[in-house]
Amino acid sequence: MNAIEISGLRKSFGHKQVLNDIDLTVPAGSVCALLGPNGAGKTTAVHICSTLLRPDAGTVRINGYDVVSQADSVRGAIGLTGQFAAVDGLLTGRENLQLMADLRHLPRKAGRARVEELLEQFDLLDAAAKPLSSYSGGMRRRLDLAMTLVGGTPGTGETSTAAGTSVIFLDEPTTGLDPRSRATMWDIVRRLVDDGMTIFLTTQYLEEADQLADRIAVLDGGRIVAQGTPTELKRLVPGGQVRLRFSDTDALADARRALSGHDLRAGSADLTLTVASDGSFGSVRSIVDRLDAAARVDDISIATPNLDDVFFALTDSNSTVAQEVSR
Ligand SMILES: Nc1ncnc2c1ncn2[C@@H]1O[C@H](COP(=O)(O)OP(=O)(O)OP(=O)(O)O)[C@@H](O)[C@H]1O
Repeated sequence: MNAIEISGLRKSFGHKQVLNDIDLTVPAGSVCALLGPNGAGKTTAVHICSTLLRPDAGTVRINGYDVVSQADSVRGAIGLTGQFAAVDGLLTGRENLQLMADLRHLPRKAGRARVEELLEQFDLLDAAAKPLSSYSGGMRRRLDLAMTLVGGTPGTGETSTAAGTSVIFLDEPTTGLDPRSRATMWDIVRRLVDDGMTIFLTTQYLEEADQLADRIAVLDGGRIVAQGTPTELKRLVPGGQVRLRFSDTDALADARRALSGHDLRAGSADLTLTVASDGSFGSVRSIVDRLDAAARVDDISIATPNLDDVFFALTDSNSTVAQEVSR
């Protein structure tokens, strides 16, 4: 079953068309990352999916519910981070969560149990009695995500029943966080997926999409310009390289001669050379064989395209990959 089904979605602000005929499906229990440059329309898409904005055309269904005609059912099924930015800084983390449990009309005892469970799940027990104003950015982000889940039924697995939150929208969940806080957030996201949640996240960190997402959709100029698994997207971009480093210019010149006929480029540092290669064993061996007798190599490394390469290739209108994909 699909948790999110977006079909023919369009949205303009004034004369500016922000989303232009978007189709996207996200299977239940998976993680989809929406990537795009600044202003691509990621937040707009998230706001439409979470009923905060109305689409101009097209349909969006969450767990089968239409975001326009069945908005209340959609709201009951989703969590959206970022919406509790105005939580009370004088209250403690525990009190903020308790406030949310009261707002959601959880019975007193069940509410308390849920709050403690979330504090533990989100690594906030030590800070639970401290005022929110003393929290770091990472702790605030975790509390924010915990607050979206207060309404769910306690106990792992049950949070993903139709009665509770089962689809979570994370709009740039780790922007501005240090690497350790980011890794903690990634662990939390993985645990939520293990519990059966569907995650739709926007991010400007390609590594985050690579780490977390089952599928990635790249949004550019109002359209989805490519989508697939991280591996499928990386295959769109040629550009594997064997990088060679030499101890002196003679060795470098010898290597250039030995590898004539290969696609060679000067490396980023002096005395380095990159050779185009698909990274396969055969390709690397042919390079090594040619160098073996001809030149002394100090260091060799193999680099395959990463998501950064894909992203830049797809969102640069001059790139041949972008032109081929949009055809
Ligand atoms: N309420 C609004 N009124 C007018 N224009 C808007 C409104 N909301 C967004 N926009 C415009 O729509 C475009 C897409 O904005 P959006 O915030 O969805 O992009 P984004 O991909 O999330 O960008 P970022 O990565 O910078 O957060 C931008 O050009 C923005 O200025």
